[in-house]
Amino acid sequence: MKVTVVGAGAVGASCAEYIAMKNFCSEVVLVDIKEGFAEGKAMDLMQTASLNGFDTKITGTTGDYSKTAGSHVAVITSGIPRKPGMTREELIGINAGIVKEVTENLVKNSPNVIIIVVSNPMDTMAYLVHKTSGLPKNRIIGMGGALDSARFKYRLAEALESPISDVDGMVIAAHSDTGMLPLLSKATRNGVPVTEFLDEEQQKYVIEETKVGGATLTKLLGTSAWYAPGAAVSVMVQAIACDQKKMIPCSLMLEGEYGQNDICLGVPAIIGANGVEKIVNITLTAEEQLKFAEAAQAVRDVNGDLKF
Ligand SMILES: NC(=O)c1ccc[n+]([C@@H]2O[C@H](COP(=O)([O-])OP(=O)(O)OC[C@H]3O[C@@H](n4cnc5c(N)ncnc54)[C@H](O)[C@@H]3O)[C@@H](O)[C@H]2O)c1
Ligand SMILES: O=C(O)C[C@H](O)C(=O)O
Repeated sequence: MKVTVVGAGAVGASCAEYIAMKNFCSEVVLVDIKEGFAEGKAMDLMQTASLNGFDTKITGTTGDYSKTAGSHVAVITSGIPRKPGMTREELIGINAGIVKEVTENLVKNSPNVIIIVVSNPMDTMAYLVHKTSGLPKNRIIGMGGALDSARFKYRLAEALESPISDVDGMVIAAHSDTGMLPLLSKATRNGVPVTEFLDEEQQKYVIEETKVGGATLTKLLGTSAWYAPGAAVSVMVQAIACDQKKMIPCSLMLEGEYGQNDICLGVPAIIGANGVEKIVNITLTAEEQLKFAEAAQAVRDVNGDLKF
């Protein structure tokens, strides 16, 4: 299994590191436009191989896409991250051009690739990849829900004063500060609904802190997060590489599912060797349905700023 990661910055390098450390891929190719940067990150990571016990070969290239030929999976992390006080949506002006160009180069060299889109605003960038790549829809997957769900579980465990392994939960809809939909109604501690343990104030705290999870970290770090994003991508790549058929919330092109059309939005899906094996339809409460529709409208408005 050959995986390309475009963008060797904070998130790209973290993706490569987690993928390599889990030891399920033969090769990871890092690509960046900054001269020597991807090569340097690849060399540094390879020098952890004997220490961390992995055999994955990591190489780097400054924009030579011939080195990415025959990739099974490609992860797009190239583009600028937000600074404190910014929204993800403000990145569209710079990142749309980068994502479009990178997609063209990837598909030219790996026509059967499965693309995982990370660059922000992610739901709109995933939509852009659908509109410009010519790839079938099962081979374009936006990463947001896997990360947001991990942050949801972190906040649930904090409020429950429980180990994280006790809790389960999922976040769907948009990967944005206002459009995220943490499904509190379905979250559990060892199979028991968390609503049995948390009062209304605690429930509100968990939901609000989950939604602004990325903004909170951006304020603390001065740039956006990378460890959990890299780990979330590695879980998705492993689900594809090992045909795990895991249910992961991902930003996918909807054609009628959840009452939406011609939009990429976070929904639960089975992820396996073919990329998206199936979108899973779950029952939402009336309030959740309304919030999902509102998130869709906001993403649709941002998509309207794209020029193909
Ligand atoms: N979807 C998510 O959950 C999620 C999570 C974290 C970050 N992000 C997004 O991921 C992106 C990257 O974040 P980061 O912290 O790694 O930023 P970063 O600045 O550390 O790295 C980005 C890298 O992209 C490279 N790059 C720019 N244009 C390129 C091109 N045309 N070809 C190849 N490489 C190019 C840059 O040289 C840089 O090294 C941002 O848009 C950020 O908002 C998304
Ligand atoms: O918050 C950001 O801008 C980066 C990313 O989308 C995240 O959620 O960490």
